[in-house]
Amino acid sequence: MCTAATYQTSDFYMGRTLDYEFSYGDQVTIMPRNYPLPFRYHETRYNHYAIIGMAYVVNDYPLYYDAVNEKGVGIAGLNFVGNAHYEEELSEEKANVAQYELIPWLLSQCASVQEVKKLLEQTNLMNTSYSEQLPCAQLHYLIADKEETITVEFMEAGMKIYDNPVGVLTNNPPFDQQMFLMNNYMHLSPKQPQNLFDPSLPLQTYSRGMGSIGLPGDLSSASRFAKVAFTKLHAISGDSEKESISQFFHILGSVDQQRGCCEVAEGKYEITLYTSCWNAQKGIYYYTTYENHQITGVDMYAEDLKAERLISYPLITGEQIHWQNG
Ligand SMILES: C[C@H](CCC(=O)NCCS(=O)(=O)O)[C@H]1CC[C@H]2[C@@H]3[C@H](O)C[C@@H]4C[C@H](O)CC[C@]4(C)[C@H]3C[C@H](O)[C@]12C
Repeated sequence: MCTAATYQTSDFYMGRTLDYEFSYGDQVTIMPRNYPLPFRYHETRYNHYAIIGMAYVVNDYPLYYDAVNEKGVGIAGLNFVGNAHYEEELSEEKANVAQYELIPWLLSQCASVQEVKKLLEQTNLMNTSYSEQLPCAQLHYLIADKEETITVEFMEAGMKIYDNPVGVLTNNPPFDQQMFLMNNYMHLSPKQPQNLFDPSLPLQTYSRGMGSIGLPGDLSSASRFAKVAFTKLHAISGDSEKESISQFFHILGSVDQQRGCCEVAEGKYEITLYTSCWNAQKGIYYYTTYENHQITGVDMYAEDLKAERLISYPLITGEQIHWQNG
């Protein structure tokens, strides 16, 4: 399972948890503006927006899971198994794009979500895998800039672009159903409840936090959607960079997956491999990993963005313990 979210303070932030049972070898990867970006059905693009995100790099090509460009447009791809559908036939009217190219296709040339929406209408997403060993991932997407957030789903019935007023996404079911299920939680509140049950009964608020009784805490995708939506929509923090990212990691921490709680095969468990948070305006990508709770940051602007080669940072794993004595 995975969860993605947006967060606004004085800057705009976005990020995700990547929950899975194994890692492909994730690296924070910067694609500078002059990296020759190849496309399966188009000419290589030699000049484009710079991008930073998490990727599996194969043959010097970044297979991005989530990323943000220098214009502040961010995308996170999340599993959408059984519902994602990509085209088998090449289109003559639209631009054909291989499924694994979608993130670089959009982020290399769109300066806003408005532009993403226009380009998507002209895009035919092909069921073309990177290689035989790496079949197409079945994904849906949270796409956002500081102005707006959308969910994009490629389904058998066609491409769906939804305005996403909550700014969160998990996995199945499709986004419209996730939003419908939110109706079940409209009574929840960070405030203590009133006794609407029956005023003649001596009901008491015997604990703090009783306004959110009924908020699910299990690891299913629909439950994580409600949990993270409640947490995000009520989250309050200061505006500074440190307060903002600290709060963002707390928001996604509400749906963290601990090893042992979600068995996907005999003896195999899904865990939160990494949690990311990017400052969309400043081009900084922060992350923690399952075994490294210290926040690590990679600043796109600390690199030569006119370069022609990818710049990749393998994740720092293993707890970084700051000893206070001894
Ligand atoms: C497994 C990841 C999604 C995690 C997730 O949503 N888990 C939820 C599980 S469940 O639904 O609840 O069962 C996805 C997100 C991005 C994916 C990767 C990216 O799409 C980039 C390439 C694309 C290639 O086609 C396949 C390898 C790959 C490197 C993908 C591997 C894998 O499918 C990733 C890493």
